[in-house]
Amino acid sequence: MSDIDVPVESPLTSASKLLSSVVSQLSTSSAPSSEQLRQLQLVSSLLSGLDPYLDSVSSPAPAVQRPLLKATAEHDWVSAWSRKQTLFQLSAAWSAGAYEGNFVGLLTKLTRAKKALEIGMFTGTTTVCIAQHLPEGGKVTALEIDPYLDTFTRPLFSQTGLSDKIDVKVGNAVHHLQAMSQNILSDQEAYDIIFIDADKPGYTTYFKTILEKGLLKKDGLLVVDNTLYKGTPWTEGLVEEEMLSIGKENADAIKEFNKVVREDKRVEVVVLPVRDGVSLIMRKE
Ligand SMILES: C[S@@+](CC[C@H](N)C(=O)[O-])C[C@H]1O[C@@H](n2cnc3c(N)ncnc32)[C@H](O)[C@@H]1O
Repeated sequence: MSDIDVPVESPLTSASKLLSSVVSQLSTSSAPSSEQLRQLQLVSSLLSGLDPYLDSVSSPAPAVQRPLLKATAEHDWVSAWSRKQTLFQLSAAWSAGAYEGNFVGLLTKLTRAKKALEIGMFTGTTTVCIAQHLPEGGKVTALEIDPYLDTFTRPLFSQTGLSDKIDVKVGNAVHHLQAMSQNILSDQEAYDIIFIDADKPGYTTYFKTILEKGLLKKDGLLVVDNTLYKGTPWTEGLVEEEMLSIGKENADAIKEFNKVVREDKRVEVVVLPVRDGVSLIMRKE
């Protein structure tokens, strides 16, 4: 909290208060009491129930996203990886899903975006949420390093009737951003909204390239996923917890990214606790 802010009250603060109470009680007793166990169960319910509750009271997956979600969930990613068809060991969990797809779709609509860019497409479940809110003649360019995913999504995009609004560019996003910036000669040609959701160690480079090469319009919106990376930016020791399988390189990259963004005077940023953290960054100048 900064010196001019107000106290926060959220599901996480409720969980935190209960947990502090249990921790202080446990530090003076040899075994958990029924009261301590009850409070621990409440904490567990607060933490594990939030995301399913948000899903249950938010709009369901839009019709255009359903075939992509289904194909993503049903695909045998393990076999594709063992046959060396994919660049990474992909899994359905890499999709941002319905809730976040709707969130990015809504932002596309609210900003009245005509030109959108997604860095890290995976199976296109968010790409279609963006595309469906673009006006006639609007386009979302989706950058994806794995050619397997281009082949995977092509017939699905066609099934949704949104192919004309989607332009997939296969290859390393850094190279594409450099090349695409050559075609942006004025602010008019820049993107209205950009969604970054690719390799975490690349985030700072994507951010700097986007601003330095003028890829985002003035007052344009940059949406960045996973900026609270599993809680690692503010909780030491999570990376060492084997059961959590958290990569140190990703955790360090996100911590550094958040610092870089906060210190950059060209932007305004609000980091939201949406799923694994979503930063909304607006270009001011
Ligand atoms: C978390 S997934 C993206 C999920 C997707 N945006 C969604 O909303 O469902 C990350 C994707 O970034 C891609 N990726 C990783 N490194 C990349 C790079 N250097 N350039 C472009 N894409 C990359 C991966 O292949 C993967 O498909």
